[in-house]
Amino acid sequence: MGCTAGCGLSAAQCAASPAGCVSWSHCSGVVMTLLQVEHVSRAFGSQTALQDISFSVSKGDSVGIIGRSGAGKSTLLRCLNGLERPQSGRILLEGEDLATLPEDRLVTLRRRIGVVFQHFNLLNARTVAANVALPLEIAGVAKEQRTRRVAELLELVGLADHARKYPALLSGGQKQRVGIARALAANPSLLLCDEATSALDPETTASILALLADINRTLGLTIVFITHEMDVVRQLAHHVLVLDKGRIVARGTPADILDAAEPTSEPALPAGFSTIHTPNAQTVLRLGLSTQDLVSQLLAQLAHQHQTNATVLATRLHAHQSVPELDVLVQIANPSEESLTFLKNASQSVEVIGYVPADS
Ligand SMILES: Nc1ncnc2c1ncn2[C@@H]1O[C@H](COP(=O)(O)OP(=O)(O)OP(=O)(O)O)[C@@H](O)[C@H]1O
Repeated sequence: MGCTAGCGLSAAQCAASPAGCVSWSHCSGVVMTLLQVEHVSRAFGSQTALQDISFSVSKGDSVGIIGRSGAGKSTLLRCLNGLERPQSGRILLEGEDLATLPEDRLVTLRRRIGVVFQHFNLLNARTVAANVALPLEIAGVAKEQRTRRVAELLELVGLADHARKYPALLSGGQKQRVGIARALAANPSLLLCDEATSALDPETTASILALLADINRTLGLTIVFITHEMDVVRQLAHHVLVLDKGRIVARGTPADILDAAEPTSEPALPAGFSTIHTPNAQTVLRLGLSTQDLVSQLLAQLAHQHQTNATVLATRLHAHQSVPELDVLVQIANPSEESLTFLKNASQSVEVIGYVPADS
């Protein structure tokens, strides 16, 4: 019998696997959590970057973090890497809290985290092999062992013949392969990828994603990545978190998050709809929201704080600027300036699209 969570192993193998079941839910009670993020918040002055972020990542998982610009993705990744300390909350990597660990122990813990950067961050004065060897030199690994490990890693990323070249002679894709080999050098338990394919053309992107997926599958290495490209999520993620204004607003599998956001037909407009305002007509607004969960919350606040009742006419999910967004058409009688300002602050977008007779 196969693992009911779909991790690809039989139930017995899954139960015996040292990495545990790699599915979000588990079939055998042996899911091993690698990373546990609990109620993390971070602000810069009055600017909130992360607010009450909680999630966990199982060993062997691949988690994509998406969200529009300014949503908090980079801040979250920096917190996961121990470069940024949250003001509250815990970030447990294999049980040790990155948020509160003293600096000297943090440096050691960070060796368990490999990072792949958007712009590769290679040292141009070092050869490919010397770039990959750098984390091992810093960790004090003996030369002979370093040489062996670098050869192994270059083989893994398909650059065995390029060891003595300098970065300037490499293509973008090859540079990123060096970046990946370097990130893997110290045998990390977690690989963080910061827009790893954003600087690459589509063909090279596909080959780098295939390499990362292979590393995730064959080495069982846990990957957390941020991206603004939905294709990257589809190809690499087992699970997705959607951030908006520093909060997690949706989470699930790529199918849960993205397929629901495929364009469908425009929501049907109500009977009697017109773009011309007539006496006693009610206003039809299109609200852009990041998730369905916000609809009832928002309309309850509108009624409570502004004594304004809104009727939902239609909703439609679509992918807007690479992030799933929900269009909600609502009908409101005489919205006040204050209620419109409230909706503008609480939504991604607000647009008056027309009017309907009061009795429709
Ligand atoms: N060092 C900082 N000082 C002040 N504000 C910051 C700092 N870092 C991030 N912020 C603010 O925190 C919020 C989240 O920023 P962050 O860079 O994490 O978002 P992001 O989702 O990664 O955006 P992008 O996709 O554009 O990189 C933004 O409003 C940003 O202006």
